Amino acid sequence: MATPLITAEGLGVKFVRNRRRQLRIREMFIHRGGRQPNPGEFWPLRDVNFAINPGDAVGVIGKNGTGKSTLLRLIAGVLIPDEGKIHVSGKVAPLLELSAGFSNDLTGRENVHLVGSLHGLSNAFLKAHFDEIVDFAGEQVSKAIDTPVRHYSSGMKVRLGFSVIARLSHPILLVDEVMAVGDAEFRKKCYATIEKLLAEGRTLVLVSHNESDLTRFCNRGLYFDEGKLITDGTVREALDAYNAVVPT
Ligand SMILES: Nc1ncnc2c1ncn2[C@@H]1O[C@H](COP(=O)(O)OP(=O)(O)OP(=O)(O)O)[C@@H](O)[C@H]1O
Repeated sequence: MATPLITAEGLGVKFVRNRRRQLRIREMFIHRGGRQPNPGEFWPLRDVNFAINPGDAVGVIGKNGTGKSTLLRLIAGVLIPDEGKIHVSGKVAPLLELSAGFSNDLTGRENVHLVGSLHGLSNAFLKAHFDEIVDFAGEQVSKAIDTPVRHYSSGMKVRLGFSVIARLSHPILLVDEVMAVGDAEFRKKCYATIEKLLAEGRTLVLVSHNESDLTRFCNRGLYFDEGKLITDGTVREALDAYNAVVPT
């Protein structure tokens, strides 16, 4: 049996709603005796257990706000669990929140170098592949490559971000709704890239609300509801469990 690349054991993370709310003076006196549980606390994910093997393509399915993106952030290591463990053996290429990764005051060209080097791509690699990266992002981005990305549309930033991150040779690919952001032409390029990366044996974890994307790429499905893993099976089984409660 293969050694899993990603394992979650009793995984849980806790968030606080209304974190910025100040305690009123009266409440400060009431809470003086010790830390009371914060009434805004909630668990977007709790007691989650699964194992993902090399080469698996896993669709993460569920209603809005059921912890899917939170799970990807835990796998990417940008969130630390409050309970249990997430073990990831291998580097992760995060195709998540792509437009957020840029520095708005820098040009597209400068951001390609910044984001690329933050993810471990060498200067020599970025120089050698710069034209391909920009071509992939499309004509609009090509024309604006020496303009600060502050002036880019969110779609342009996502295209350029995808273009850089898709160059990483990391074995684990996390994809969160990237395909929903772009136009039809960009979606086609995304599909072709993800298919190529899967054919190379990468492991994919894909968050999507699009059934045809899920069945196209994934052999497995994890269906979450209210932060709990309800179904861990084939992508069809997970979609059926989801559709049974949310009619299409
Ligand atoms: N940093 C945060 N602080 C507090 N609450 C948060 C934070 N990030 C997410 N949440 C909340 O945690 C819950 C799970 O969010 P998450 O983004 O993981 O859901 P999701 O399943 O990906 O939703 P969607 O399908 O809408 O993308 C939601 O209620 C969300 O409002």
